[in-house]
Amino acid sequence: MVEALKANPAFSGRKGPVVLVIMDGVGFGKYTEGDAVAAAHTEVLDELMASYPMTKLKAHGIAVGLPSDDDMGNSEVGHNAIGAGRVFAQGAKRVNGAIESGEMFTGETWKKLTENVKKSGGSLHFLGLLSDGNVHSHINHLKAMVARAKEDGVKRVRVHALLDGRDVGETSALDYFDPFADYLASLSDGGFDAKIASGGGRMKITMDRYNADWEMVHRGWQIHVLGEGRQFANAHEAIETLRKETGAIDQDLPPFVIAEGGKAVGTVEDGDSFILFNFRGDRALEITKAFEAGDDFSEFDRVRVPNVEYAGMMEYDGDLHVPKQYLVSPPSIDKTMAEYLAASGVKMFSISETQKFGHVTYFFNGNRSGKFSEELEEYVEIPSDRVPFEERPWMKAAEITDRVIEEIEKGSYRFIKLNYPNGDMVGHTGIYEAVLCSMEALDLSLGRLKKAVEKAGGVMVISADHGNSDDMFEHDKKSGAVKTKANGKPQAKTSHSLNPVPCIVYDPGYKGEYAKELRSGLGISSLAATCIELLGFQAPEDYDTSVFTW
Ligand SMILES: O=C(O)[C@@H](CO)OP(=O)(O)O
Ligand SMILES: [Mn+2]
Ligand SMILES: [Mn+2]
Repeated sequence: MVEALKANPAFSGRKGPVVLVIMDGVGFGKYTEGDAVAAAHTEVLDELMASYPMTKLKAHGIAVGLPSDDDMGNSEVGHNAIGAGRVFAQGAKRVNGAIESGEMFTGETWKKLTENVKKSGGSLHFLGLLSDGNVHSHINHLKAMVARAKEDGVKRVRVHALLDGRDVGETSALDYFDPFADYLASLSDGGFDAKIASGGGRMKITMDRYNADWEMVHRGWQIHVLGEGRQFANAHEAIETLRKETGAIDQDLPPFVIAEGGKAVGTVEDGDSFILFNFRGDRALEITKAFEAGDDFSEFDRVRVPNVEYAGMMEYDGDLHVPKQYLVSPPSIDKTMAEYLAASGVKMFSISETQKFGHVTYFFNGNRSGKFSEELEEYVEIPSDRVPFEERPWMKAAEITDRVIEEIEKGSYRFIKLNYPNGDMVGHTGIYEAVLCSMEALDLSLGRLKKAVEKAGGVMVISADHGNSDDMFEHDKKSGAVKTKANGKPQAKTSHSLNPVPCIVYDPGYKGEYAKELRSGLGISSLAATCIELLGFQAPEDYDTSVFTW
């Protein structure tokens, strides 16, 4: 347990609450064309930026603990950094290290899983996102593991591969699947047999999060485990056929099973070993539960539960210790700001809708699902619509705002944090008009919050975890020109951006306590100290500096 925070002698905070607004996926665009944040009609945000202290914060690459500055930010590393006030080497980096040093393969879990199939004669399965997006997974990790499995004497490998199109180009799947199939073929010989066994779009199967739609996991189970689904001779044929039939972009492609002679090549059987090679937890927890839960599992009918040695790439939940076995230890994110505030007796309120609920709770608290204090903390989840978000780009911004305003008026909480998913969830659809609408819905909510904060004598810090809506078109890396499709329209970009995000301090009670000019050159990890100082405390010494000069 951490110690209580020390009071700040220079500033004891304002009368009302400190409200931290995380506009998920809203940054400052590098290009005018495709910057839907700039293009949308957002009077409130524009006025806040023009009239109140503001700075830009880094939200990608090294500033959030990723391997390099070529890595875009994401919600996990973003909320981890905001909540912990410091930057930790993140999953992507830790897995790289464990593979390079060989530590992964000398660890207990790897040995246990490989020995298991050598003894049983079963298959070693890998499941995960097949791309180099580096948000949930990296294809190079998978390749290294398959090669090592062969070296270690495993005879049969089956890969259940999810199409990405959300962290990489929206129809780039064959750029990964084709060379990967060749790679497996090149490793296969008389004594080693490696094949792709099943697949489908990441937003259609398997990778649901926060219990938003268990049917996704059910569909995944049917094809990966039971081998039941539409059959194809290989992944290339499946992807081409399903694209032609449905017009779906990669993340939404229907599931498929690879079969030979009418029989699925990679069902999961007793005695097999199974590795979920995604390192990020939010979308890994449900499928893991389907494998690990006993008879009390009620989310869907699993039909049969194979007796396998199951491991995740990482420990996905540090509170509940899920999964039971994992290959690489996660970063030990400790002493988060919520823990300090709980130790200091500060009442806290956290809210988002389902799609981002775990972001402001689980990710914010360093990938722990529990509370630090039942008494001091309240978590509220507004159920998300189960629709493609381009059909409802306003999402639940209004409902989240209703509840936050209610709490501001009641005055029970000193620290309120909320996440508006619009910029990110709609940004991922790649549909520009919908993103404009999502930004305008968000802006209406900001306007309502602003009034409530002013009336209560509080402070609002408006920021984001990474960019997305600010970069909706693919650009040529060298010339910066917008890439176009055959019909001359801009090629949509569905992934996050590498852009910085705003940090606006809306403090209507400001009396010159800190310099109006906020510090520059900081990352989003500075938001923790920023909020702690606004609450009237001194930030812990090892926290990254706040945006203030007092
Ligand atoms: O949808 C997700 O899983 C990721 C993108 O892979 O987005 P975010 O980091 O914003 O949650
Ligand atoms: Mn996000
Ligand atoms: Mn996202």
